[in-house]
Parts: sequence; C-alpha cells; structure tokens
Amino acid sequence: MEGNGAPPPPSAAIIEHKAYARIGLLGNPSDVYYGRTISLNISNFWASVRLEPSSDLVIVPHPTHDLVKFTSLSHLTNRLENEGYYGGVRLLMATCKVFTKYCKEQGIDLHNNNFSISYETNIPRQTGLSGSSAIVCAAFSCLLDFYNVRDKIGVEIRPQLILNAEKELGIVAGLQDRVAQVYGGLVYMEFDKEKMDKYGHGNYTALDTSLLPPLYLIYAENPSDSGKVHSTVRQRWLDGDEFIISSMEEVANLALEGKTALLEKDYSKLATLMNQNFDLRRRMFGDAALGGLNIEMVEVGRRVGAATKFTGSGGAVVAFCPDGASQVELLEEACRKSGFFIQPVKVVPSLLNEIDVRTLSSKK
Ligand SMILES: Nc1ncnc2c1ncn2[C@@H]1O[C@H](COP(=O)(O)OP(=O)(O)O)[C@@H](O)[C@H]1O
Ligand SMILES: O=C(O)[C@H]1O[C@H](OP(=O)(O)O)[C@H](O)[C@@H](O)[C@@H]1O
Ligand SMILES: [Mg+2]
Repeated sequence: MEGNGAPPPPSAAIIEHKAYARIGLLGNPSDVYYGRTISLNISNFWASVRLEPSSDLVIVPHPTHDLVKFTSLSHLTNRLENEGYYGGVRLLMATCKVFTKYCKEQGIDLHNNNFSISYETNIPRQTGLSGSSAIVCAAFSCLLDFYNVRDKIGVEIRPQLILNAEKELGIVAGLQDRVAQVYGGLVYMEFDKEKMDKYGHGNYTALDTSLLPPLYLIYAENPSDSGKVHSTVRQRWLDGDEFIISSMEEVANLALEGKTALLEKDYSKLATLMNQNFDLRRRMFGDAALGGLNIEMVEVGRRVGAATKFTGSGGAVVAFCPDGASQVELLEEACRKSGFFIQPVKVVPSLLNEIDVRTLSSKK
C-alpha cells in the first residue's frame, strides 16, 4: 500500500486541527452499552494538533503533559499520583496506527512522506470533558488532510476509528465523545447493536443547537481515569448483571425522551431527565468509584435547585437552572464557596465541511 498510490500533498504545508471538549447531556454512559445519548460539542476548551512535513516520522512529547524531567523524586511521585503515568504521546501513536491499519484494510493508498506531529490542549485533564478523544480526533483530522483522504473515510465511521485508537490502549470508552467531536454542534445518537454490527456505526442526527437552554459547566482540577471508573461496571454488564443491564436501558431511554423534550422546548422535563441520569449512574457505579468531590459538584447545584449530571465519567458537571438568572447567581456563588470553577457553556456549531458532508451515507 504505502508509497505506490496517492501523491504527496501539493505543498509541504503545516496542517493544524482543533477538536473541542464535549458534554454528555443525556444518556451517557449508555453509549458504551449500545444505548443512546445526546451530546454537545463546546468551545470552552479544546485540543489542537499540528502536523508538519519532516524527514523522519516524529511524535513530539508535550512539554508538560508528557513530562519526563522532574525537579525531584517527590515531584515525580506527586505527578504520577495526581495525573497517572500517561500523557498524549500514546494517543498520537495509536491514532497513527489505527489510521494506517484502516487505510490498508480499505485499500486506501497513502503516500510515503513523513511528518512530525505535536499537540496542545487546554481541556482540563481527565475531567470527563473528553480531553483524550479531542487529542485523537484532532490528530485524525490532520492525517485525513496530510494524506488527502478526507473523501475516502466517511464521517460516520470516523468516531469508531477514533475510539479504536483508545481501545488499542486498553481505555474503556464509548462513541458519544467522538461523534460530538467529529460532527460538532448538538447530536442525538443511537447505538443499536444490530445496526452497529451491520454498518459499523450508529445513527447520528444533528439537532438545532438553538433548542438548548443556557447551560453551565462546573469542574474541578481532579483528574480521574475514565477507563478505571468504567471497568467494573463494564465487567458486570459483560457478565450479564441484570441490574446494570436494565439500568443502562433506563439511561438510554432518557436520551430518547430528552430528544422530544428538546424539540418541544419542555425544559422542566429536561431538568428531570438530567437529574435522573446522574441518579442512575450513582446507583450503578457507587459513590466510591464516582468520588466524593465529583458527587459534591452535583450536589452543590442540586442544593440551589439546578439540574445536574456528569458531562462524562467524572470531574465535570453540566448544570441547568430552570428558574433562570437568579438561580444562576445562586449557583455561581455556591460554586465559588466550594472552590469549583463554573462557566457558561458555549456550543460549537456543526464542524462538517463540504467534503465531509458528501461522505455521509444519506448523501450518497
Ligand atoms: N489533557 C491531557 N493531556 C495529555 N494526555 C491526556 C490528557 N487527557 C487525557 N490524556 C490521555 O488520555 C488518557 C485517557 O484519559 P481520560 O481518562 O479518558 O480523560 P478525559 O476524561 O479527559 O477524556 C489518559 O490516560 C492520557 O493518556
Ligand atoms: O461515563 C461517561 O459518561 C463517558 O465516559 C467516557 O468519557 P470521558 O470524557 O473520558 O469521561 C467515555 O469515553 C464516554 O463514552 C462515556 O459516555
Ligand atoms: Mg476520555
């Protein structure tokens, strides 16, 4: 395959792509279990990846996220205890591998030129805002353009390839992050098993972002490994645990009901569904796995009457204040007192360009 097909890009231009954080609004984490979710892509935080043609193929470690030089043993130990062993280098490597493997399987020719790839991110690390897949997604976009194959790898299949990069690393994760990051905007997703097996992707419907009421993002610097959080529940689900299976179905139904609520702008229903979503997660995962600080973020909001739930697996919370401005003020004050960051959610519009849209199966 390599070296015999597509020509190298016309100019040795630098390619740069951003991928934004996402909020799981309803239905998560049922995306990991053939369920349904509604997620939105937000411009509050993003990762960017830069690809530059070079003679060798170089994966550039990030100066702080891939730290290998420390001031002391205790610096090293603290760092590992708080943020774990890994940074983004492994994500970039896995992205390159999965991309190459897929192209080979599909008979997509890749030219032989090399590149140097580096990343930057301001997404609070491991806070359930999909910092991991943002790095993969932005890197994947750079590869699509460097090899000039955007038209050959359909939009619907890209989230699965981005997920495969993390699976490659043993990270338990689902598709909702990657779908929101590939599509942008607000997306309703169905991960029906039969269809997933048949087509290799779920059913993704873009919703008008103006259907959303004002939302708030609450987060704390409290990294937690989403793979670890998920692994016990995943195992129980695989073992056929009735409680997990039926609760996951309930969670998936919240997204279905939420779609109608959004279309009807029935925001009191939306608030109820968001709260139910977190309550179900809490029952399935248990407080120890979710973490005291994460639970407190949810409860701070609930105490002022806001609807609250995790954006992802933990570390950040999405809040909705059904009573409007005065309640938002109370929420901001409560967050400040508890030492949590809070900011209004800024929704990213659709990210698909003309070539991307042409690859959608509905457009073929
Ligand atoms: N901000 C970051 N910088 C570098 N690598 C990151 C960052 N966030 C996540 N990663 C990498 O992705 C892996 C999985 O992260 P994950 O727990 O899914 O976090 P998130 O909730 O942000 O997606 C981490 O173990 C690490 O290798
Ligand atoms: O538990 C969840 O809601 C999500 O957890 C992961 O996202 P992360 O941002 O890493 O916490 C996972 O990748 C998603 O598919 C889950 O819905
Ligand atoms: Mg992640």
